[in-house]
Amino acid sequence: MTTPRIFGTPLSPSATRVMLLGSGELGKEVIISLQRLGVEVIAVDRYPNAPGHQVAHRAHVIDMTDGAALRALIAQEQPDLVIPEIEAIATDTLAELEAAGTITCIPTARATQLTMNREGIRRLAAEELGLATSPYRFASSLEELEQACAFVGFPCVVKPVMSSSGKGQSKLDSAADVKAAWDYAAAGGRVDAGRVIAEGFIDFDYEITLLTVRSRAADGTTQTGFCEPIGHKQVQGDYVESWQPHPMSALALARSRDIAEKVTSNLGGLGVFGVELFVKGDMVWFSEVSPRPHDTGMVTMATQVQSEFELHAKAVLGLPVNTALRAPGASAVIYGQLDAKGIAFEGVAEALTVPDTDIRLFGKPESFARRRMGVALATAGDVDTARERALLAASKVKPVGGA
Ligand SMILES: Nc1ncnc2c1ncn2[C@@H]1O[C@H](COP(=O)(O)OP(=O)(O)OP(=O)(O)O)[C@@H](O)[C@H]1O
Ligand SMILES: NCC(=O)N[C@@H]1O[C@H](COP(=O)([O-])[O-])[C@@H](O)[C@H]1O
Ligand SMILES: [Mg+2]
Repeated sequence: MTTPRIFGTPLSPSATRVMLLGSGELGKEVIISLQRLGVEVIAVDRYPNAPGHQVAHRAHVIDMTDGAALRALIAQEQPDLVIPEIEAIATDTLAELEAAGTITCIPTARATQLTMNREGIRRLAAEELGLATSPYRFASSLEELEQACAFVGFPCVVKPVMSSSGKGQSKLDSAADVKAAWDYAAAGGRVDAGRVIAEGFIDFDYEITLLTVRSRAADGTTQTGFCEPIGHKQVQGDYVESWQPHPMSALALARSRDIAEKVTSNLGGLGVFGVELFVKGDMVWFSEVSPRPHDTGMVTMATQVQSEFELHAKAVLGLPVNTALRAPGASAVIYGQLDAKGIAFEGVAEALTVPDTDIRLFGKPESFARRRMGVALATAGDVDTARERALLAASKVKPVGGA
């Protein structure tokens, strides 16, 4: 991998140019971190005025699943680095461009190919790396799904192979639920691949995201660093609260790090990975991994010396990173709660009267009832107090109709 010349001047021939593919709330923060290092940033998304578009040097709207459109835009902008921020991208095109030496893809084009599709990452983790996962089967028809669910047993979870943030995901208690799960998955995936995974339900004590950073060491080799574990609560497959650090037994933590090391070193490249794990006692199951900052990791904007976004920006540029915790803290999601464009928010001042809190409003141009529009952040001497503060602050922010 080539290291870009950094600390050039943006918008001049010396600039280091980085292209974000996906410019939602996570990309927006990565862009801000890159801007602070004098990087020229090109933000791309599927709709105009995405959060990251609003803070980048240039913004483009394309169908990122269209390989020809992606190829043309990369040829036009000639970025030093391409940073995929969402799953739904023409990753095969990224792989072709990377193989031809045209782009450096973060962390690697293969990592984005494998994680775009649950089948790729699940087969790698369970069948190649031998990691513990839930039992699983894939299905491409209702009949196959009936057989898959019977194999993994009930309760089970059905998800489109291409989806995120819980879209198209359902929990099934019996065979009577299979048809509804198949229909829901077809409607909810980001890309309707006509294929789903059925996973046996893991009755975990808690689940964590282990943010894992691959960065360049002083001697030029790649080193792996870990952030403190992030605990989180999910509703309908989407994160609503996260906190850091989540207490773990020494053995469960060691096993979690071992799994994260195995997965991320196989995927390779530089940058932050969000390794999702289920834990029961000292037993740890691998669930999935984001080859990029993770939504539950937004808590690190309050808790860490360097947020996951800053870590990603620094790591991909080949700079040293610091994964240290600053203070225990929590995050709580602010949903749109209504379907409307150009909404407004009341109660931000009241929210900020809660001690040691902060608010991020992402600036998404259109709200949906269950679209994540912002997040409340809090720190405290302990995680329980931080969770109370973040929830209280989030509850005070009220989306209202726009002007
Ligand atoms: N096999 C399972 N057993 C128990 N719970 C599960 C299982 N699979 C998923 N879940 C629950 O659903 C949540 C979302 O699942 P998953 O991470 O696979 O979906 P996702 O759409 O990729 O979400 P995101 O993109 O936000 O990570 C998990 O964090 C967990 O709480
Ligand atoms: N779990 C993945 C995740 O949180 N991704 C984040 O959500 C955005 C899409 O939001 P939208 O669906 O509201 O446009 C993505 O761009 C990314 O920032
Ligand atoms: Mg997940």
